[in-house]
Amino acid sequence: MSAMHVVVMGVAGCGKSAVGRRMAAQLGLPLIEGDDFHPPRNIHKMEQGVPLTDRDRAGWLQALGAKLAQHPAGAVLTCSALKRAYRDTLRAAVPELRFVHLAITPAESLRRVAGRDGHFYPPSLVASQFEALQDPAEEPGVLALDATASLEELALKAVQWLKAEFNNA
Ligand SMILES: Nc1ncnc2c1ncn2[C@@H]1O[C@H](COP(=O)(O)OP(=O)(O)OP(=O)(O)O)[C@@H](O)[C@H]1O
Ligand SMILES: O=C(O)[C@H](O)[C@@H](O)[C@H](O)[C@H](O)CO
Repeated sequence: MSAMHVVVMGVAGCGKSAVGRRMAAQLGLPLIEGDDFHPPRNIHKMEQGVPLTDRDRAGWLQALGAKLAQHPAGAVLTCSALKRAYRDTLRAAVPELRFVHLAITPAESLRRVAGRDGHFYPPSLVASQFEALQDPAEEPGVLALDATASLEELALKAVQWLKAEFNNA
């Protein structure tokens, strides 16, 4: 099987972790949880209800690119990757990088984030995620899915698409 690197992206609450976990299991690839690599400063900012800036995210994105490159056989990365420049930073780290965008409305994102217990991310920051989001639809190597489908369906569609993209169907 050829190397398969994929980022599961989107705003807070879109299901990156839940879908990414299923995809990694089905593909037999390691899962890299992007949120685990935010420096403590970034987590503290978000907990305080302050949106991250490009500068806050720059080192984190570099670290995530390096993490992807540490898995030459492939990996699934969960990362918000909200802006084109952020995605390009990740693309520069590994060739043939694909993105699965879990697209969601602000209302549904807010509902999910508000209903999530024990997570550092506050509902007050959801609006800022949509302000930052640059839709990746026109970029190459991107699959957009309606994030309100079932987790099983989302993972299945993403895995089928990736296998076709990498000629492993
Ligand atoms: N397709 C879905 N159908 C129903 N519930 C979902 C779906 N996707 C995610 N959820 C639920 O919504 C909440 C947010 O999901 P999750 O934490 O995976 O999103 P995320 O914010 O993108 O990930 P993370 O913040 O951990 O990077 C969780 O409670 C999850 O179980
Ligand atoms: O770039 C960002 O603003 C962050 O990565 C957020 O998207 C959150 O960490 C995540 O989604 C938590 O739910």
